[in-house]
Amino acid sequence: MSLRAIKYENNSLEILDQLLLPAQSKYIQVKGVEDGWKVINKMQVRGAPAIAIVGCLSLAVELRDEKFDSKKQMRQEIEGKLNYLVSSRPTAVNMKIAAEELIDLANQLSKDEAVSLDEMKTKFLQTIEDMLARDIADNKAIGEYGAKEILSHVSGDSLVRILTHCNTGSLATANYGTALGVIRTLHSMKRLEHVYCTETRPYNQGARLTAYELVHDKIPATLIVDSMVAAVMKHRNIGAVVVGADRVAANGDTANKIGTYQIAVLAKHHGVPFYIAAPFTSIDMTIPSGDHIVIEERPDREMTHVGEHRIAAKAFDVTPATLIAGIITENGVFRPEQLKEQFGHINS
Ligand SMILES: CSC[C@@H](O)[C@@H](O)C(=O)COP(=O)(O)O
Repeated sequence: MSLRAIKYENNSLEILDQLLLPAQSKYIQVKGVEDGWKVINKMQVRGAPAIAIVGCLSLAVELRDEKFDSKKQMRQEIEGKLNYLVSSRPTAVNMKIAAEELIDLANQLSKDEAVSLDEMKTKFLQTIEDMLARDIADNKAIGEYGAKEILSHVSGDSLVRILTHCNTGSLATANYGTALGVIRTLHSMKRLEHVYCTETRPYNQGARLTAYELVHDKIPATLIVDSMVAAVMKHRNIGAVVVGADRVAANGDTANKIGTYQIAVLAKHHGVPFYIAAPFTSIDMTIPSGDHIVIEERPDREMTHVGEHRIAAKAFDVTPATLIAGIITENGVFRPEQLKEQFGHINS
């Protein structure tokens, strides 16, 4: 089983279909922006940094073979396609910030008379390709800072227990992870005692992805149902909660997977420090607070089904008349067969 969410080699982009994990490890080819938009929107690739990287790489794949008449035309195409990619999922800000940076770059390159059309394309594609390496380096730095911060509250050489939510690991990023990167660093320092990861309904990113990554990397961990968090905090001496972010507002309000807020409330109640681990590409300084974050609403099928299996009742069903003793109305109580007898003339 592979833990590489994104494969980009020889201008070919493939993503690991995360809806199928952990049962199946299947890569899907992303041939351009249209495919990129779809795999992000369907959550075959997910996690704020991975969304931005796949979105931008899908543009790179499409641009490479495209012919442009002028730098202006290339700039216009880039802008339109990036804005389209931003609309694939609204809450995570990384794709939006990446799009803004790339549109700025395209503007600069198109205005620079010393840069030819071919050079503009090469420089633009190189900037996108650099995102993969930059994300891994950022995650390693987040891991170092996070581990140091958490250990500064731990006495002596004691080990620490961490609780996390959703998936913030290799599968949500170029590799290593943000909150899971902090956990990996603590583990490599031999200061991690145990991880508790929540299942993370509705899509079970904790059960399907985080637990899978932790088992893969032999990090001691227990998967818990979302409703166990309070009990675990009361009885398991959790040292810190570390989660990721889809968007951090200028005042620090943070949007993350549904359920994060209630974990923060429980952490406060139990005196457990609660940390967000996120790269600067998740911080949106243009909005003053979380009230300005658009919260994505997903289809209800994600709650009523696990994979292809329905686990919730259908909204309506039909009770056969043979089971009904009477239909109670404002005009009296009728046995089912009386409806036709007495009201058959209506609408017939
Ligand atoms: C490093 S991933 C950060 C966040 O994107 C992560 O915590 C999260 O909530 C992911 O949600 P998802 O809906 O699976 O994309």
